[in-house]
Amino acid sequence: MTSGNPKRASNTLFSPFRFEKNPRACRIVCTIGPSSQSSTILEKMLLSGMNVARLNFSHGNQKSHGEIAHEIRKTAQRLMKPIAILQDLQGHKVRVGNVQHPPSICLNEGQEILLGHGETVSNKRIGIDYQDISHSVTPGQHVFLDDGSIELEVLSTQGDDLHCQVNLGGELHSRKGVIFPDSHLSFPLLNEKDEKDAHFGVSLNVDMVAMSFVRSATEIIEMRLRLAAWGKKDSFIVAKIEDRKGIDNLDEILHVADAVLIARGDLGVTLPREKVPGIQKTIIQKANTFGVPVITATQMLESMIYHDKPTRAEVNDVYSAVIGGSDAVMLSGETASGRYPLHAVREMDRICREAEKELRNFKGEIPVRGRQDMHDKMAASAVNLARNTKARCILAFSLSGATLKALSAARSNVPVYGIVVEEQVLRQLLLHWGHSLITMPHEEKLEDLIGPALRQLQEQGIVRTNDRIVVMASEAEPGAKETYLFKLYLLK
Ligand SMILES: Nc1ncnc2c1ncn2[C@@H]1O[C@H](COP(=O)(O)OP(=O)(O)O)[C@@H](O)[C@H]1O
Ligand SMILES: C=C(OP(=O)(O)O)C(=O)O
Repeated sequence: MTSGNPKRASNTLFSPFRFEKNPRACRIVCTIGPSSQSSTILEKMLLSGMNVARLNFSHGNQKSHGEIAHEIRKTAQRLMKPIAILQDLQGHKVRVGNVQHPPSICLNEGQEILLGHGETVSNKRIGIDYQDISHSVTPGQHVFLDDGSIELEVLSTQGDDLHCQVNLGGELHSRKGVIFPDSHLSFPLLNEKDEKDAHFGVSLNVDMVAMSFVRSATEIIEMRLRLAAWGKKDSFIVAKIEDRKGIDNLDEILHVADAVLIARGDLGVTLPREKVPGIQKTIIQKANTFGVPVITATQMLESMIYHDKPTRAEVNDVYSAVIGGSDAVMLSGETASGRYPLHAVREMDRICREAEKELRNFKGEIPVRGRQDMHDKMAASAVNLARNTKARCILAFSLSGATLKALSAARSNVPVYGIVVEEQVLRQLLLHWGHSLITMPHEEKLEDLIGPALRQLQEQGIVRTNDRIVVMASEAEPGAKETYLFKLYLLK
């Protein structure tokens, strides 16, 4: 998306974007796949509230993802709506190959089958993308396929293959995940597929990269270095927390990641399912404390893969995830391969908005959150000032995005309208709770931007005569390392 070199007319704001009149604070991430990759559906999903499009590189190939990314950018540009592209790398996750006769094979309870390195899945042998599996797994151990919906038991090893029996049957589709909960598999720091895909992602100029099964901060640092070497200096890395190692090292991961994703699908297989809600709560609380955006993911509206309405339990799950502190909620199969991708986005949007009403009722003082640095202190003060003066909204200017990130961590319950210069900065804020964002060209003096921004808020009917507005920014002033600025406007 580009601003198309807009002409500057006096008193007008030259931005390719418009503020949202009734912005939703919680972000919606949608996985794009066969059900949603056409420009018609993408357009409707964007208009229905999708903020981030997730391309899962465990499926499809570089060519197909490149085409989808292009279609997303084209659609966003046509609609003048910002959208971020999140590239999800396969990471340290074993996957089955492609089903020989699509769409799936049926595995029946009691059936015996071989499992070993290979690219094809048939009724006799399941190929997986891990070599030497027979050295890591012993008879009696279990194998879970497709987030645990299918369970195998290892009977013996046969050469390099495992001879298994199906304990829990089901339909197995191409590229589904494989978990060996009792075994220690070895993986390099970054695998070859991830490196190739991430390099390709740089050429697509994706906005964010998600790393699967993150175990340590080192992996993230290493990936950031590679991305920088390939030309992506301002990378945004999402750490997917999927197993015990990710949970144990959460603090160090939160120090270096730009966001975390609670991968409940794999968490519920690598650990007992009943522990997932408690783990979700802990990850959200920690991420909120660090001021790092957190995405709650997987099976949120799962039944909508086949139905046009969710179950009451699913509605409750999304609502609770928002109330609990998620910055974003994610749709997976619902939008990638389900029958009702649009219904799912609209449903998600409605539930988030309803939950936010409850959050807006919070009457207490907003505490300083996040890393508690100067930006966080100023953000909490701005929200409290806006609350105490009954301001209609906060208008925040940010070059690097830091002011807006802090306002997001503060969980402002006064609407925040944000102005940044770079579109990339804007798109990378689309996983952060809470703002409606537009870009404006850089001006030497902030004063030159405030007037047009206020006018746009007025023209769009977001603010009216006699409304109070808190303006917030940080700037460099002569003689001061950093100056933080608050202004309270009473509109004429
Ligand atoms: N690019 C794609 N091409 C084909 N199918 C896809 C694609 N992306 C996602 N899907 C389908 O949507 C399902 C749900 O998406 P996701 O949660 O990302 O995958 P998974 O559960 O396999 O990790 C996938 O299992 C797959 O069947
Ligand atoms: C989001 C998840 O990861 P993926 O879709 O890559 O398997 C998950 O396991 O919940």
